[in-house]
Amino acid sequence: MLIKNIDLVPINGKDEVIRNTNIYIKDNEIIHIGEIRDDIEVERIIDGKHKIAMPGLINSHTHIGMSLLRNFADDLPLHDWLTKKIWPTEANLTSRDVYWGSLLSMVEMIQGGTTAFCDMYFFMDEVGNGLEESGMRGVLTRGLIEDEGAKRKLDETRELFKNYHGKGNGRIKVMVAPHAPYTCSPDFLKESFKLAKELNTGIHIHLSETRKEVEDSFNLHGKSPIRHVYDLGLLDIHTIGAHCVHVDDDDIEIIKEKGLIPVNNPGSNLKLASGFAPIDKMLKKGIPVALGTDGSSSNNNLNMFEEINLASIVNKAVNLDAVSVPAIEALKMGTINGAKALDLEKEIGSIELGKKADLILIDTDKPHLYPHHNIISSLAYGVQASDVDTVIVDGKIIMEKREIKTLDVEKIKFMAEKHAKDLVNR
Ligand SMILES: CSC[C@H]1O[C@@H](n2cnc3c(O)ncnc32)[C@H](O)[C@@H]1O
Ligand SMILES: [Zn+2]
Repeated sequence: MLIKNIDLVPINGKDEVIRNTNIYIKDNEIIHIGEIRDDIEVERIIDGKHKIAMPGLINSHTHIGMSLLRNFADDLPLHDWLTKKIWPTEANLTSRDVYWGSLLSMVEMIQGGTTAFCDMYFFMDEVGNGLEESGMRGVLTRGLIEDEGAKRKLDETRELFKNYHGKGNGRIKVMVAPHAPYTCSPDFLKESFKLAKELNTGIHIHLSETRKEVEDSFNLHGKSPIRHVYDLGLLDIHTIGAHCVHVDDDDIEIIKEKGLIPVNNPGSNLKLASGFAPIDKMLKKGIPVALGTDGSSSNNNLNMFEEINLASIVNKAVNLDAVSVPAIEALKMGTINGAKALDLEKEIGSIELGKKADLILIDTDKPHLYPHHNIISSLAYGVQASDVDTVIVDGKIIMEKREIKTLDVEKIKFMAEKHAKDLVNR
């Protein structure tokens, strides 16, 4: 495939824009960027006029089955939201609910330029099936809340790993997901860690999301949630830490020392009034903070361009510093830092030779994107999810001219609506 005459934001560490270039893709790999090459045989040409190419966005923390609970429990703080509304409803979830809710989310993510995500939820084999169908890339993590069925849940993760890790031409990975230090005892956290080690994979966990969580942790363990999991040895393997909102300097030192990847979820943190993570401070210390939407019940969408915008502009206001989290840093959070979170840095997150062809084309011929002074600014502050024209994952076009090629969007909307209504009335 050749993408011809396109402006490229490669996110290759040089913070550059390459104007009017050409991208060649063979199978699932980027094989050439630059001048037209007559020696490369091309089956398919995409015209890049009025378009920007950039790496596909990476949603590093979400609960995609929760789209069935969108607009269902709003204007509540996290603790009440979870305990009074979400958990009682999730207790009635079926595998089919999660399948259709997850497909609905995949449609929304593809349409908004997200090519990969890390999901923590229930019935994760259904999310795996959806991933195979949609052509997206994803990390499946079966969320583990400790109760009398805890051992069975760990066994389910082992099964999930056996059945899905590496599937879809390597597009699917599996990690272990103890939900949070406040829902898992120290012993269970250690069991989860042991399993991740046995499977040679990573951990995905919520950490330090609210002030209450941190205060409770000090009362119970005499330390912060991050110091707590550190002392348990949990951070000795690759760990994705969702939220990390209420972190002090000691926590930040641990994050840096252990290579924990924090995932900022600005939309969800703002809506649940959890606070705002000190991402500027962490980024300046060289910590590759990634970006996520959280579930669409607390956000209420899966729009990564909105998160990129929020991560940048809210930090500026919070820090009273317009230079804080500049556009390029926010774009890195949604791309290359996400690849680091998913432990896929060698494969995705930037458009470079040898990397997998996971990229998106943005239509810049829109009134709200004129004039085209600064492409990086435009991507962070102006581009809307609806400006995404084409989505390519693993070298395959899964959306072209906004038409999704892999999924039946009308059927998915119908089935998701039906399952959502059934679920809340069950
Ligand atoms: C056990 S599967 C994952 C579990 O997490 C819940 N959840 C969704 N959003 C959040 C959040 O912001 N903090 C903590 N937990 C969250 C979800 O409803 C599932 O029960
Ligand atoms: Zn979450």
